[in-house]
Amino acid sequence: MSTLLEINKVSAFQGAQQVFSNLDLKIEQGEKIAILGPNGAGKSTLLKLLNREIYPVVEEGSFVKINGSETVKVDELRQEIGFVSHDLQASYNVVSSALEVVVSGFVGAIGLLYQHYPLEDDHYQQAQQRLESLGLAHLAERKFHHLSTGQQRRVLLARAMIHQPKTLVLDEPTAGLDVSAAFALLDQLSALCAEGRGIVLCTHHVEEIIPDIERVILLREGKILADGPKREVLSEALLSELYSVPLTLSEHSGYYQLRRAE
Ligand SMILES: Nc1ncnc2c1ncn2[C@@H]1O[C@H](COP(=O)(O)OP(=O)(O)OP(=O)(O)O)[C@@H](O)[C@H]1O
Repeated sequence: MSTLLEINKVSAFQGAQQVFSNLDLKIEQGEKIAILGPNGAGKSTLLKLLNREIYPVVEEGSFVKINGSETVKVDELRQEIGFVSHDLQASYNVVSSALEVVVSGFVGAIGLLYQHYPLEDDHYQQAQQRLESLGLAHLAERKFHHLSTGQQRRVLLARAMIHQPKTLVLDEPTAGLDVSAAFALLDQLSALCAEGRGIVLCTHHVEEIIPDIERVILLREGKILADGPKREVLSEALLSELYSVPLTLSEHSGYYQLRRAE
């Protein structure tokens, strides 16, 4: 297995707030990982390091390597990783159709601007196919802005899949979705894992950890509290420590649930 992401001795800030100090993390290609942590733990910041929205502090021996390189080009990054996040969902304007949102994945942009034209005819066909493969063909001409949160999230999944990336990175994929929309999305993620794709799923809900996930990283206050096989890391003791509240953990058919301990 080759290495997808290597973070070495990294310090990183969001505004004036230092989120990471001396952080080390390695993710291999094809791994199926959940990064679990409470609000403010640094999950979104970690994803921003990965998609090059923010850069680490320049220090001796500190680096973020993607596919073994510190200078990966944005085009190559898109081939490797498909991103789905709230920020992306909130960034789309009122005029884009669902199909255009998916097509915009080809140019790695939020929307389609005049400088992106002419697009290849093939791009629209491929985008339509991506929507069809996720059961969303009927939404193609609808304005993205007029879709429900769950429909928007699935259209963004189609956008993330446009380059058939080896890894999908998702930030709280079921946030704001009703129970059936959440299950539908989680089933789709399972299907993508079954195709052999890697997944990095950032969340504060253990319920989002699909059975396909093999490794779990617990993140608290910018530090890794635990990192290892799912069955070892998802323990009541570690999760109670992570969330600073006594918790009871149960598992049913590979899905987990947390409750406050009596
Ligand atoms: N733009 C910003 N300016 C200043 N501080 C920020 C900014 N964005 C995030 N932070 C701070 O950085 C820390 C990590 O935030 P981050 O969003 O990465 O956490 P998170 O684990 O994704 O949280 P959540 O689960 O609530 O989304 C928090 O203390 C947060 O307040």
